[in-house]
Amino acid sequence: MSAPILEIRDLRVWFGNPPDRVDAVKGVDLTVARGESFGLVGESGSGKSTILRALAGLAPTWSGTITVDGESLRGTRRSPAFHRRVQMVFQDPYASLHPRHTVDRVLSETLRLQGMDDIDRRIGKLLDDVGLGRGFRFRYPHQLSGGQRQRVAVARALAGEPALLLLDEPTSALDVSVQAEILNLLADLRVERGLTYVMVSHDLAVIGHLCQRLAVMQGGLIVDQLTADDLRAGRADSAYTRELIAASRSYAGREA
Ligand SMILES: Nc1ncnc2c1ncn2[C@@H]1O[C@H](COP(=O)(O)OP(=O)(O)OP(=O)(O)O)[C@@H](O)[C@H]1O
Repeated sequence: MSAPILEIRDLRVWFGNPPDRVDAVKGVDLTVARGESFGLVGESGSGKSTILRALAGLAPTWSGTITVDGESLRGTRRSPAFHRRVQMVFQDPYASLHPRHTVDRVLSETLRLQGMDDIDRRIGKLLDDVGLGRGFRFRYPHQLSGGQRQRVAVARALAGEPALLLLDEPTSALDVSVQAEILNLLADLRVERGLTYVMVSHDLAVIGHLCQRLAVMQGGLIVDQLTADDLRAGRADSAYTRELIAASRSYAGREA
């Protein structure tokens, strides 16, 4: 494995105070190599999105260490450099774009915030890179399809030239055919831009499509780590992972 870009040690995330405290992540260790695409799967409520939010500096209370590119995240404060290096793409492109902001405004404001110059040229390039083209530049979100909105959300995440993209169920709000388009776009962008991904999905097929390695979560803990080859072959240490794989295959069988 090449040098790690992300190292997580004994991450614990909780919400609220006793007696109502919820321990969402209960001691997670994870290492992701530069350029790798890493997936987090597991049952609903197992802590997947909470890990992503902690990595993005959005978890209110946590302990342990999170290091990206050698820089340690402290509390919920992110340095401007950390902010540029780590960007997030959310599940729902309908909710994550302001209804009264054009694509141009979304991208130009983000580029300025990230301290970029040459805004015009960069907007055109970002729109080309995400397969939208420049004709979409002055459209509002309601003038875009779900897949096109998610492409804008990806362009916004790429604006500051991050090293690490956090993808929280980036295709689950989309039709199946559009899901595949966005997954292929993400796969191409990773190679072209040398990006690293950490992606959360409840769908093993989606993870298998995009990720080289994955961790399986249950009850706030990682219970298994495997490669995409292991996943395809159905090789897993934990019985829970084998159950997930079997369930995903029987579902795929019903879909076919
Ligand atoms: N803001 C919050 N306040 C209190 N509890 C929360 C909060 N956010 C998440 N939780 C709890 O933390 C646990 C983990 O939630 P999380 O969203 O990380 O799960 P998940 O694995 O991503 O689930 P899903 O696949 O359903 O999105 C759950 O029990 C959830 O109810």
